[in-house]
Amino acid sequence: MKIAVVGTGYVGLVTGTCFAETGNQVICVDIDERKVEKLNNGIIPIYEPGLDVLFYRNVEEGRLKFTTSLIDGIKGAEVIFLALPTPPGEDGSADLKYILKVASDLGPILSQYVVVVDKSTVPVGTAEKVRAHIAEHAQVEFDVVSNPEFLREGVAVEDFMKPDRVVIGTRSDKAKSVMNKLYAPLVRQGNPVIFMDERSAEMTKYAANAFLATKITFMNEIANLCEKVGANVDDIRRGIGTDSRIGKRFLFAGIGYGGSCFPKDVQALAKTAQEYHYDFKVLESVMTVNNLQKTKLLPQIKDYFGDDLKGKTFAIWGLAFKPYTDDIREAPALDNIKALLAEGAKVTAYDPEAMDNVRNILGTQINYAHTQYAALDDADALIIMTEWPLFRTPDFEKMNLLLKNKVIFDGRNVYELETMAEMGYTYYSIGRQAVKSQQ
Ligand SMILES: NC(=O)C1=CN([C@@H]2O[C@H](COP(=O)(O)OP(=O)(O)OC[C@H]3O[C@@H](n4cnc5c(N)ncnc54)[C@H](O)[C@@H]3O)[C@@H](O)[C@H]2O)C=CC1
Ligand SMILES: O=C(O)[C@H]1O[C@H](OP(=O)(O)OP(=O)(O)OC[C@H]2O[C@@H](n3ccc(=O)[nH]c3=O)[C@H](O)[C@@H]2O)[C@H](O)[C@@H](O)[C@@H]1O
Repeated sequence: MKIAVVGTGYVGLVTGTCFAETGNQVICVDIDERKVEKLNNGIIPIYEPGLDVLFYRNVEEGRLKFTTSLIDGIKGAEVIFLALPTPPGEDGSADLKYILKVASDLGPILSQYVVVVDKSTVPVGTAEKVRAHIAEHAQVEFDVVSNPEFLREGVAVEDFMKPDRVVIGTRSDKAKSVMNKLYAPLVRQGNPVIFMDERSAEMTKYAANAFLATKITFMNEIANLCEKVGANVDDIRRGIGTDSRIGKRFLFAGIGYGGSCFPKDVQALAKTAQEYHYDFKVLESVMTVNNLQKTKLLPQIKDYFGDDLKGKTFAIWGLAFKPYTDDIREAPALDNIKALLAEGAKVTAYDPEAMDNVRNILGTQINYAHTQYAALDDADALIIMTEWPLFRTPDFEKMNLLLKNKVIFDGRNVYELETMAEMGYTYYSIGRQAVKSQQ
């Protein structure tokens, strides 16, 4: 099948590459000339494990191409994916200007029946708006389908190639059969393609992200209570996660959810509720709790060092909003760095992938270390913000020589309390009792 993907960001690039891998002829379109030039020169602009192998194979075999020209990109395409940004507008609702601009541009240049697919996360009613914008100048028949994407950064290729489910919102039989044919190679595992109307598909995406954000936030509140009552949130997680009605995943307490999607999508769903005069109380609480959770370690740091952090140096391990990505959008590490700098403290940070992105934002306000150990040199304490596997089993002997104090503040519960106590560390984590060692 011939496919065009408009918007070659995270989702567009993964969508295009994976559909090329299943034998389709794919052209990705982006207005960012530098990005397209990079892609045409074989440079992948994002860090995503496993994407490179598929990308190079499909580029080499001529199934995956890139262009800045919408009219060239969509020529002969049976399906056009819109994988465009939907950032929060000033009032928190999803800003549809990118999607609707492309929809308007598409109208006059369509030359045969095509299925236009909303891959972006868009509020209820967007498919109708996209249809109206295209229809204004279209001379041919077309369908607009809502096909939200559920991939996670860091495991995006696996999520796309072996989806738990594919949600397709359309009432057109013609579009249904095109989408069925396209997804057939990806749902061989027996996982379902779920058809519904466009509005329900749009809502399904927000419900999924908001539910997962709520699940995490619930555990973060349980963690906060555990600290007060003397319980261990990791035991609670194991204790409830084994109940198949609850499930083991997305129960890890920490310093809050971040990333380019949960924060924006929870906010956008809350905005939709407001527009429809529905008081969605749970969502409002999720947002409030998550904002507080992000800088939860600060009082613990002050508990140890006292209120005055001026001149103290903190080593930070992990900047990305989660492991296996260089993405720092809404990363809790940034909130913590800003809070520490505001207190007059100094920060030396290390992350395996995200340092360039942080450097672009914070510049020389913090120091950047070449290795996790270099970050510890002369630091007063270590703070863990992202649970990269590299940080799980470090050389504690080496750490002891570098750190001024044997004290760790862990926002991701990377270490066992017993291990920390045995090694004589003072160790603060989330939802567990602090280990306070005499040094
Ligand atoms: N990043 C993720 O993990 C996931 C994102 N989503 C959703 O997918 C959508 C896209 O997200 P990302 O890929 O992260 O965005 P992104 O910001 O990484 O990429 C969007 C791309 O669209 C391009 N673009 C903007 N206007 C354009 C135009 N007129 N013509 C052609 N290209 C244009 C930009 O240059 C950029 O390369 C959002 O709605 C997001 O919520 C859904 C699931 C996962
Ligand atoms: O709409 C999107 O863009 C995507 O958003 C999330 O994917 P992603 O943002 O890549 O990352 P997640 O793995 O979901 O993690 C999000 C945040 O929650 C945090 N988290 C996750 C799980 C957990 O148990 N605890 C926890 O604090 C992570 O540290 C991270 O900050 C969803 O998981 C995807 O299904 C969805 O497609």
